[in-house]
Amino acid sequence: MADTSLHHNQTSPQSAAPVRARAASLHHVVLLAAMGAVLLVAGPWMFDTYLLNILIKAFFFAIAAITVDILWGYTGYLTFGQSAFFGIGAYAAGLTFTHAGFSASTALLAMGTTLLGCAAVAGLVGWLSFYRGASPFFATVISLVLPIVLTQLLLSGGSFTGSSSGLTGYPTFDGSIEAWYWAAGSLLTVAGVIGWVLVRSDAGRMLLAIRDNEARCTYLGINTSRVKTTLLIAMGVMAGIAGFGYSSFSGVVAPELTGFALGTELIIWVALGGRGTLWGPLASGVLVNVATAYLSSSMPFAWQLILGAAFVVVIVLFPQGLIPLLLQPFGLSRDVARAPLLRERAVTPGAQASGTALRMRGVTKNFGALKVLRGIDFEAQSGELVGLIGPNGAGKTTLMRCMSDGIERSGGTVELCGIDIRQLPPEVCVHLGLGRKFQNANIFESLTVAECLRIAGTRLERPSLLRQNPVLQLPAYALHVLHTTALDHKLTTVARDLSHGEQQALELAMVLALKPRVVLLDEPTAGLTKTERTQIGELLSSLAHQHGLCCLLVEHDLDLVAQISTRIVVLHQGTIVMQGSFQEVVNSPLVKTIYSGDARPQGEHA
Ligand SMILES: Nc1ncnc2c1ncn2[C@@H]1O[C@H](COP(=O)(O)OP(=O)(O)OP(=O)(O)O)[C@@H](O)[C@H]1O
Repeated sequence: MADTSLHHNQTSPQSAAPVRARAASLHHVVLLAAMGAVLLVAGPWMFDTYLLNILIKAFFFAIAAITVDILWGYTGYLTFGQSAFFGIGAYAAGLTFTHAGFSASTALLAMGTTLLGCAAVAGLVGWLSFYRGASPFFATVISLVLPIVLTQLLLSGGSFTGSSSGLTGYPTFDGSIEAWYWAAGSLLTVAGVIGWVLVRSDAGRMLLAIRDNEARCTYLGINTSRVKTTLLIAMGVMAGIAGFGYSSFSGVVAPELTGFALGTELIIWVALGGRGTLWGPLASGVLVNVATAYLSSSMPFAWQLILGAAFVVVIVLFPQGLIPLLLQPFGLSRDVARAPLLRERAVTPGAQASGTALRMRGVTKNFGALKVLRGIDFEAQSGELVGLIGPNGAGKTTLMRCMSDGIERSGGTVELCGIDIRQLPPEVCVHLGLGRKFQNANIFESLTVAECLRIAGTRLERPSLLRQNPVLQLPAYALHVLHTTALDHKLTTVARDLSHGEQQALELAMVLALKPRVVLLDEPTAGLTKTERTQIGELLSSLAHQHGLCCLLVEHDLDLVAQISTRIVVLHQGTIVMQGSFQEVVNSPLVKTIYSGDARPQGEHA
């Protein structure tokens, strides 16, 4: 189908305010960047040598704070381990220059060791932390263990690592304090710009999606473990380069640079500055380090106490951080979204295949001694809309889980579009043609409608690391959902601000953006008004009958099921007790008995 422009709401009168806000926000960003550039260029003439010395070190620490913000603030991975990567970079320089002397080749060797060492350790930590089923808590514990282990290794390194005293006085780059200031400031600027471009890009929005709702990401076909591991490697390398710079400048390395105390301080700076803002942690990293340098000698214990108390106060009272709070009046704390141009995504020939879309043979599911599914045999064809009904606790949701995640079932086989899903995870099942809509609206609350839909299209279009695509392509039926529910006029609305019905419609559009062949819908009309239920019913009907999708609908609204289903399947106590047309099912004495609560599954009758 041709790419037809269907809608462009940037020209509508309602879009004038966001355009003005965007212009004002851009104006303030340019002003702030100009001030930063002046400080960076003119710093050596404005500050004395002591302050320059402190600022150079603070710039390197601020780079590490940026990496923590991208991992924690944007992706939701609370890590105490970024100090370890900072330390690897610092010790790569310190050890190489101490034992091999300083030259262009040893500097290259030290930098190569930093890059490879950080990438390898981050890859290992990612593999350990983000395997399938690992909890966020487990990942945080691993991040805590990493700096502890690394510090112990350094302490047991004897004269090679300098043990608890570290290494001092090694030869290093011969630069003036001004040159170091500009070099460190430029590195911080580069790190900030890379981070800024990344988090504003379409790929950066995926990090927020993982933070908001990782389960939904996997059901959109996104391998979140791979994304997080790749990100950890990139951020580990960035922190390592900062550590390399720090030890090359200071001529000192000590185990404290790898320790979890520094890892915790990085978290404090990010929280104080405003996590998920990038420039907040950057500014906080610099300011806290400067303040520490001046105040820690006059009040060594009180200063740490003040920092700790400030952290607690900010977490409790101002979770968005102090710097966004200070800059709120200038409109710098919010990112004004731009509405993309909606286009229809062409359907590739053969995508609407016919035949058996879903096949289950002898599927069982046990929770300990509880047998929830007892040998389910079931088939559904493309173009069919099957209503799955049964009393509460019959096993309907469990059956859907077994269809969409290979490790859910206890026995039997499931085939999606002719392919056995074996033990495959949901993100791979999605690539086989599965789309699943959950009972409660399962969306990304902090993203806009357009961003949610963009993330949903990741399977078909790799998101850019550099920019926001001004065009959003969706299959015709997903666009139909947006038009019918008027969500196409709310593309820049944040998902959490939508009504319950709009959130349900958004999730349906996200599932359809995958171009699925089998759509599982768990009570899609729960909590909707009569009009919304009718709208969704018509949409589902057209999905199956016009677009040839295989839809399996779990629904308690029997009127709706009667109107749109081509076949009804009745599940009771984990067994399919009947299937047929709606009339056959409602007239069945067995079904009447089941719904009156007086039936036992087949095989249990005397
Ligand atoms: N994780 C679990 N651990 C133990 N038992 C479970 C678990 N999940 C579901 N069950 C049990 O499995 C049975 C079937 O649950 P399921 O949610 O699949 O039923 P359902 O037909 O979807 O019910 P409803 O219509 O109320 O949503 C119930 O008895 C439930 O208590």
